[in-house]
Amino acid sequence: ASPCDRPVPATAGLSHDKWEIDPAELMLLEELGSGQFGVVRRGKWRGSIDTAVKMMKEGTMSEDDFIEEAKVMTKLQHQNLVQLYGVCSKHRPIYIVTEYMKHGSLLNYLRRHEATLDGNIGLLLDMCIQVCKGMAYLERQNYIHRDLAARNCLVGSENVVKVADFGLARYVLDDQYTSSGGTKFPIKWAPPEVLNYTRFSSKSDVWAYGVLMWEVFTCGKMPYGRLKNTEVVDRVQRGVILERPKACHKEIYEVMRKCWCHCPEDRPSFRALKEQLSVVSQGLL
Ligand SMILES: CNC(=O)Nc1cc(-c2cccc(-n3cnc4cc(C(C)(C)C)ccc4c3=O)c2C)cn(C)c1=O
Repeated sequence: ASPCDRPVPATAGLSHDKWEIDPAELMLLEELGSGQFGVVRRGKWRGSIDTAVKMMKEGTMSEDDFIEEAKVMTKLQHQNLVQLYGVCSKHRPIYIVTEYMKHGSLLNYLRRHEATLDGNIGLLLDMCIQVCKGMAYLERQNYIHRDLAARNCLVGSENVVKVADFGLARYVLDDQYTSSGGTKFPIKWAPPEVLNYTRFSSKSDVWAYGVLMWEVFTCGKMPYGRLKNTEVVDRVQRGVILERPKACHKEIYEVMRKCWCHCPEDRPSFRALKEQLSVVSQGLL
């Protein structure tokens, strides 16, 4: 669809940068939680548009670099990406204003609804396909997520699933998160080339997507259970992969396994994954 029919807020009154939002037009409501950058609250923009507002805690983000990147990010528009509406960057802390998703993170949704979701292969597969569509769009835009996982996807009404916080990992200042030896580095979602050389690509996003599929089909279990990061690194280097979840058909597990090929070039693209998963989905009907 053309950009003009997207709900991206028009240019703020004062500045002429369409990614700049006037804070006077934001009404901050309840706290939704806190993430890598601090507190996030629900907000109303111009009295009617539901938003989530990240209030960037000082020292958590390289702000100037991010504000520059925000111009690019507001242009990334897809029905399976959480839309960045804009930023309030004329004051501190800066605000990052995005679309609001009423059911919160996919990981919590899977855990809370395990009873109704478990065994509903069609619905679990549909959630995976929605994430794949959002990621295939980012792949086409040569945009790497760098921290794809169920915790970084969000659920809206009618089981809509969208990918959130794509590309933001580049602006985190906490080196416990950014360095692969850090306690917060997402080791369990990282392929060998990221563990060894922090070499991110759309194919490292594909590896993470395979782990996300495993999270979905286990209704939110922790990959590799309670194994320590060092033990997971050892297994991944040796080619040991996650076992097939009981609720997962062999043909769906085959797709996951392809995402975990040791060599990035042997992994399918998100475009190919989308084709393969829709064939499997039709086979289920
Ligand atoms: C009930 N509905 C809701 O709660 N909806 C929503 C909750 C959040 C929310 C709330 C608190 C914290 C975070 N959060 C979590 N992880 C993050 C991870 C990163 C990286 C860089 C580590 C990837 C960056 C920011 C965050 C972040 O802001 C989010 C996304 C965001 N949105 C858009 C909602 O619709």
